[in-house]
Amino acid sequence: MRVYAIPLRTRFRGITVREGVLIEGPAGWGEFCPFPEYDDRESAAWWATAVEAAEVGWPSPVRASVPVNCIVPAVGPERAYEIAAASGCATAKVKVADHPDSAAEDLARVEAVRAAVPTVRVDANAAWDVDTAVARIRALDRAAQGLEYVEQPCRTVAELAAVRRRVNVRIAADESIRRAADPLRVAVAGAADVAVLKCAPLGGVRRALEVAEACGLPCVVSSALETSVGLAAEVALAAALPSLDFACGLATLALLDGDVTSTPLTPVDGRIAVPGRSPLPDVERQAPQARAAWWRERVGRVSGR
Ligand SMILES: O=C(O)CCC(=O)c1ccccc1C(=O)O
Ligand SMILES: [Mg+2]
Repeated sequence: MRVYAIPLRTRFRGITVREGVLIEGPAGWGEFCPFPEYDDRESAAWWATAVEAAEVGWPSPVRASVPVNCIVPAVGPERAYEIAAASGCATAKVKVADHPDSAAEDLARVEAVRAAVPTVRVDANAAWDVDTAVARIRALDRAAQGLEYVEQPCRTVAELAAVRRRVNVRIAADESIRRAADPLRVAVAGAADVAVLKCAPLGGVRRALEVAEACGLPCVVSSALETSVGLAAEVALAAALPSLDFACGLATLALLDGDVTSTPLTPVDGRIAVPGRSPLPDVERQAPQARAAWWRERVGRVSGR
């Protein structure tokens, strides 16, 4: 078991250093990296994902590469334009609602990104109430000359459904799936047009494929900010989905200052090639001793080892 620590290039969702654990088994390497605030119960699904990668591997792919969106953090418009223009991706996902007074900054960021790429989606990470969401989405839709979708505008399934009835922009559910006791409630409630799936919090590629089938919505696979080892599982999920109508949120290595492997899963011309198995962690990114001890204890509790 190895514990890694990699700084982020740009602060993302309050995180400045990404940490996690790599484990090896007969099928290859797996990654366990629940965010620090997740409790042991929620972290158990992340452990199952790492064990699946190490012990059994993944179902066969039905495609050889996966289209991805570039990710634009809460940066100024000039930097946002540069990130999108340099990415090689036709779709950009722009983080919005980073703080309560972000409305004007969000519009400027989205407008700048739209000048660089034809397709723009935004992610509000559950920041808005229903009325705020409706107003902001309408304005952002104009700034983007048509938003592809808005990801998790509000916190609850009922709020998502209310927003969805009032705007002409697709709603994508992320936190409502990956942090929910019942990931299928969004579809039943008519709360979303698109399901964002991450195999790490759902408990593996097979479990995520079951959620995809049961929810009956078009799916987008998105990363949980893993290294290339964990990202390989997310790519395997995107590669195994029967249909893939949207670009996936898997271009997140760009947010990390390095990787654990010399063969990273970086996109070329807006696509990530599907690897046969997870890449070998041949680059040393060892976490400081105290952090490594914290992770070993966490693995002990969550895995029952
Ligand atoms: O979807 C993407 O393009 C990037 C992944 C991403 O935004 C993300 C990464 C880690 C944790 C949460 C999220 C999120 O979608 O909110
Ligand atoms: Mg999201």
